[in-house]
Amino acid sequence: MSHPVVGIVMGSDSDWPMMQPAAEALAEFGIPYEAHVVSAHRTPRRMLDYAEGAAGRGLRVIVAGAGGAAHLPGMVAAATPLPVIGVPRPLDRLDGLDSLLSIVQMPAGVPVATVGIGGGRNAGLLAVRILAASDEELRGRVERFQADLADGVVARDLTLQERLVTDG
Ligand SMILES: Nc1c(C(=O)O)ncn1[C@@H]1O[C@H](COP(=O)(O)O)[C@@H](O)[C@H]1O
Repeated sequence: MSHPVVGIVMGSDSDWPMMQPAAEALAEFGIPYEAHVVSAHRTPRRMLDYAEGAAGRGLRVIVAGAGGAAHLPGMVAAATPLPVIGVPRPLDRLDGLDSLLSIVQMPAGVPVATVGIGGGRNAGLLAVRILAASDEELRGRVERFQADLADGVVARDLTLQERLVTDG
């Protein structure tokens, strides 16, 4: 695999099922990525080392997912100049509202682009769009992806119309 340009980090390996769709979205667009467990709470020095070294290692976007007291995305954003996308994980208690609020309401000056609760796939797609802003070829592929999405909606509408006729 060529040099990773997106860093996926998560507070625990138990977050991987939520973050895997981000990795899959990146893979769909052929974007090289890396994925690591890095916790602000459990491994604060490792988290700082990762965030401080990320840009120098060639990463251009970081996707950070965590649950509960989800301080990882904000702390990573505090220690890197790279754009950080936060993914709130729904845990059994509070359904992810705690994760969302821990990530989304950052103090001015330290932005985290927060996707919806459990929104790993959208986080990956947003990372693709950030890279595509300065890459015309990739932007073309994002446009084709959007056109395919739209075609899918039209096809589903056709199916619905046929069912309505059949069901009378
Ligand atoms: N929110 C954080 C941070 C952090 O923000 O630094 N580190 C771990 N965690 C979260 O704890 C949850 C439970 O973790 P375990 O499954 O390991 O007990 C995970 O969702 C993780 O992201």
